[in-house]
This record gives sequence, C-alpha cells and structure tokens, in this order.
Amino acid sequence: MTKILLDNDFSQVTSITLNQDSGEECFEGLNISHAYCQAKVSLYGGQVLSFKPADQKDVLWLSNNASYQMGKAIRGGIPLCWPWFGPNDKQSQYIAKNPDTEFKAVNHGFARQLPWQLASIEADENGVTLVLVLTGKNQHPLWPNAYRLTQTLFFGRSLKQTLEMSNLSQEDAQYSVALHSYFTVSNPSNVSIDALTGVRYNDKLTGSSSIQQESVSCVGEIDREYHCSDKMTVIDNHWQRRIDIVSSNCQQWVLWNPGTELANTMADIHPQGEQNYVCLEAANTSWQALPAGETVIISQEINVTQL
Ligand SMILES: O=P(O)(O)OC[C@H]1O[C@H](O)[C@H](O)[C@@H](O)[C@@H]1O
Repeated sequence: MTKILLDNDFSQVTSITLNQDSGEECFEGLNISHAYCQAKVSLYGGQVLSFKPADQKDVLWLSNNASYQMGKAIRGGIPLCWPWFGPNDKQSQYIAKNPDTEFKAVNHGFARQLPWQLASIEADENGVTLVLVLTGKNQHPLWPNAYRLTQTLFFGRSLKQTLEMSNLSQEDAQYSVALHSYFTVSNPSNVSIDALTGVRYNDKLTGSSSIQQESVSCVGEIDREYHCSDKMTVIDNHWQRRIDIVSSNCQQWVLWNPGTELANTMADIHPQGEQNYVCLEAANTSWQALPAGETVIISQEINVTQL
C-alpha cells in the first residue's frame, strides 16, 4: 500500500511496503522522487537502500536476496553499524563476570535491526531532507545507556548523511560506528581507489598491519581497516564514473568484499552479487567516548560524476 507523505512543487515522498510479495514480515519504506534524484529508505534499520541521481545508475547496491526480517540486517544500501562495529570485544569480559547471562552481541550492533521513526520531511528545489530517529534504553547488556540517534538524510545532487549520537544517560559510554555503504560498481576488477595508496591498514583476514604500497585491488575477499580520514574517490573504469565520498569525524575507511567463495555461503547475497559492489565504510572502528549527556556527530557526503 502506498501513501503520499509529501507532494509539493519539488518532490514527492511516498510511504511504501518494501517486501510485499516476499512472504516475510513487511517493512515500511519511503520512496523519494525529486528532479535531481530518486531514493529509497527503509525505516527498519533507518537504512538508505537506493540513491539514484538523475541520469545515473544507482550509487548503492542492494541484494536481490536481502532478508527483510526482524533480527536480521538488510544486505545492501547503507546499514548503520552502531553502537559497535564488528563483533563486540567486550562480550567475553561481560560473560566472564556474569556467567549466568545468555546473550549474543550481534555483529555491528543493534541500530540496523530496529525500526526507526520518521521525524520530518522537507523538500525544496535542491533536494529532500528526511530526519529519522531511534531512541531506546536497556537495549542490550553491553549498551544499557539511554540513547537517541538522529539521522539526517539529504537527497539532492549528492547524498548527505549525518548521524547524531546522543547519550541520554547519567553514565559515560563508548561507541564504535560505521556508515557501511555498499557502492554499486560494474565489477570490483574495474575499480581503483587511489586515495588508499600509502595508508596504514589492519588486514582483518590475516590479522596483520601494513602500509598499502600499490593501488589496492578490490578483487576477491578483502576486509581491511584503513587508518585515514581523507576524501575517497572510487573510480569505475568501465562505467566511467567516479564516486567521491567525504566523511567527517571518522578516523577510518573500511574496505570489504566477501569474494565469491564466501559470498556463495551467504544466503542474503544473490548469485554473483558480490561482483557488483565494493563496501567503503566511513567508520570509527575502535571505541570512542560518548560521555553522559553528550552528543557526537559523524557524517558523509557522496557525489557521483561521469568521467
Ligand atoms: O555480514 P555483516 O554483519 O553485515 O558484516 C559484513 C562485513 O562488514 C564489515 O565490512 C566488516 O569489516 C566485515 O568483517 C564484515 O564481514
């Protein structure tokens, strides 16, 4: 069922059901249409699923086999990894102190697996701005603090994404985070990301740390945290387009693709789907302070141009 939420001279925003025919739980989404772009957002996860500037292919990859189920993350778009990135390394310590508790720290935290609220929609000649909010407390034994996340999404010629993380509790907290963008590419073998050359990285597959000597290859399985916050440019030499990504208040870029062997074991990646994206994630991969009563903001802006 669709419902028009905004219809003015510049834009139309409709509420849609994301996975009507799947037989799974139905999730509410938003369809955004503006002279400069088309976009789609899932309220579950507060997740951008699609951003297609006028006359461009979609900037974001979304799996045809993505799962739309509570307790699972949607594969593709820009999942928000929060309040931790990756597996939570505080879990074993917690269990050692509390041997009777049974829980699992889901990979990449809980924000991508909860329904967000739409707080506002505005549109003008430059684009559409959505504000999405997620609040909670005692959400997880490893992150009991009361919190509010405010995500502001601007869809225009570019996509601007801002995440405000507020600790509403009396206790200091720590967070890690990633804006886990799946960028659509013609094939990882056609991609170059020269800004990573010369940057120190941790290779999560080997556990080693090194400096990127030559131009990085995105072919095959790759999972690295690059320690830099410079502007990134993903060049697709076949599609002749560049994706520029500028982040703020993020100390790393994470580069990930599972490669074919691993992707074939992942039910929510359609066959050969891993051949059509690279993830380049604006992130803070190690614990950062989020003091009681304070708000920390990170952001990224994504721009696409034809070469
Ligand atoms: O499967 P997910 O939980 O969505 O994680 C997908 C990937 O996300 C990041 O890029 C991590 O660096 C990878 O280690 C992880 O495999």
